[in-house]
Amino acid sequence: MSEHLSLHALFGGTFDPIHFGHLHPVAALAHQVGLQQVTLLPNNVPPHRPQPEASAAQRVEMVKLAIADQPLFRLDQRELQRATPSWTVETLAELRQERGEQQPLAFIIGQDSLLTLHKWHRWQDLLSLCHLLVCKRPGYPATMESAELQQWLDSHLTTDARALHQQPAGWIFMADTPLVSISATEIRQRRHDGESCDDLLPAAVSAYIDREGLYSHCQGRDILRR
Ligand SMILES: Nc1ncnc2c1ncn2[C@@H]1O[C@H](COP(=O)(O)OP(=O)(O)OP(=O)(O)O)[C@@H](O)[C@H]1O
Ligand SMILES: O=C(O)c1ccc[n+]([C@@H]2O[C@H](COP(=O)([O-])O)[C@@H](O)[C@H]2O)c1
Repeated sequence: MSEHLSLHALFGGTFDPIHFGHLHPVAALAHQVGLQQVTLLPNNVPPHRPQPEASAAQRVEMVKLAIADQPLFRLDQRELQRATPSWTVETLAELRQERGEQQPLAFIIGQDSLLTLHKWHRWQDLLSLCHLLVCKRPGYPATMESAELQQWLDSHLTTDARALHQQPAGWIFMADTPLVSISATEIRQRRHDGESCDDLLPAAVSAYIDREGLYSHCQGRDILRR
């Protein structure tokens, strides 16, 4: 297969902040699937959730610090250049346009995102644009919430990683990734409670959070009062 057609995988997130629950499972997935590179795609206006506490610039800075010494990862800031909600389907359509019909594209999500995928904007178009690579996440059911959604999932599953490289889109691959029990919510909460979370994210990100006074004790009290 020619170089420009190697599988291009994107990992979208709010990254408020980025943590080991993002980095470790995705690194394991990359090894399993044979990805040379994973593109991190921070969103600007995240759909379907409260808005982030850190600014977009701060979230990007944290991603940059987290991946500075990790050649597997690169950063794509395209969603930050749009003021509108960061609909994944639109980002993927743009990438498909740029890269052509034959380029294998994949979007990486955690198990929790898979369970709510049917609430995403034009979710049924996603598989015509990309494959979905799913990382395990502790605390979330392994099955979809309805028989209809489970049938949809089953009909797109593959256990053959080669299919992801050979076809441009259309498969769902459930990766055998380590269970990492970390969430950004827990990190923000711990910081608001004045607790350390140094074991949950890269040291450079931790130091940045301290320097910027992000998710601080006082800020937490202000948020609770709102
Ligand atoms: N611990 C984890 N294990 C596997 N996947 C994860 C984990 N944490 C996040 N993800 C996945 O990473 C993507 C981006 O997640 P996000 O930036 O919202 O992090 P989060 O920890 O879920 O944040 P929050 O707690 O603020 O909702 C999502 O697809 C999510 O499923
Ligand atoms: O397009 C959508 O409707 C949509 C709905 C929810 C989440 N997403 C994307 O999925 C990725 C993970 O989302 P989140 O909220 O878990 O950080 C991130 O890239 C979001 O922009 C996309």
